[in-house]
Amino acid sequence: MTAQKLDGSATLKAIKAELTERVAALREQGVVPGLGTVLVGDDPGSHWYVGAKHKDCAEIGIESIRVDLPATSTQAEVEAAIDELNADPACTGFLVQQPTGLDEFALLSRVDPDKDVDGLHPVNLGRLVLGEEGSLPCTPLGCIELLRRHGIELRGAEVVVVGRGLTVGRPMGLLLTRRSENATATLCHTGTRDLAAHTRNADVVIAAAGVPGIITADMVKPGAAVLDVGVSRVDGKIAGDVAADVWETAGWVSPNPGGVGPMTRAMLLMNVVTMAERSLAAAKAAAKVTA
Ligand SMILES: Nc1nc2c(c(=O)[nH]1)N[C@@H](CN(C=O)c1ccc(C(=O)N[C@@H](CCC(=O)O)C(=O)O)cc1)CN2
Repeated sequence: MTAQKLDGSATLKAIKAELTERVAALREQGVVPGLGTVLVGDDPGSHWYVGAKHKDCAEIGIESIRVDLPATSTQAEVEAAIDELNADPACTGFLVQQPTGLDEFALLSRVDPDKDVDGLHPVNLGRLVLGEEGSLPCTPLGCIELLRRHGIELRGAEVVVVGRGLTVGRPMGLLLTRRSENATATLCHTGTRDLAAHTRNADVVIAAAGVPGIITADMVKPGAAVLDVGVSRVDGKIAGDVAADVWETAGWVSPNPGGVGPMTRAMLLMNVVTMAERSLAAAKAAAKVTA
């Protein structure tokens, strides 16, 4: 048996078509969504990701504001760029591409939470813990959307997340256990005594450890869905966390590339549009009160 593909590239395309209509509706009401990015340094991967994000935006009618800073930039210089985007009305949402090599917590905390399209500002992570409305982290959200759009039920499912990083693992557990998802989430990490005992019991495995091939066929329940989030580079090529033999045991696997990466971009676009819609609704409500 060969697993079916959880196709992130095709899903990104479908989401872009849906968002194109929502952006057009916003523009008709005088709101032009604009995505800002702050990129520090010369890392080729980061340049590719930021380039792809702006290309996606152009395809669906979102404006771009790209701020590229040299690798020699100081914390204060990057913070000044963030302050400018916070104050720029043409920028409805922005992100600081990681890694920067600087104090990322300080940079993230400086972004206006209502412009935080990455959903990583402490206020937005706090809103997620409290179950309040806010922007949500793109990669975990993309994993859930990828499963949903392929008809994989999360309600009541045993989901094992491998990795406890701040951008994927930790928020993933919080998203999965919201009432709207109602999954049972187990967060495994380097301190987990018997990783295979957990993954073998899972209906869904989300591998975000950043260790090439850490999930092998013998660790997966036949028919399970396996999402490969890890991105490592081996001999210049992307190497995910999921070994090739998993395709023979699992029911569904997300390829890497072509799986969760494009979904991260899709959810970024979704966040930009949703946040612009929310601020339009808030402006309309405020106008009604003062009328
Ligand atoms: N501020 C942020 N920085 C980083 C994030 C993030 O969500 N916010 N995540 C990653 C990088 N990332 C988004 O920025 C990202 C990763 C992968 C892809 C993608 O589409 N990948 C392609 C393959 C690309 C290639 O060939 O190199 C795929 O998987 O098919 C998009 C965005 C770290 N930084």
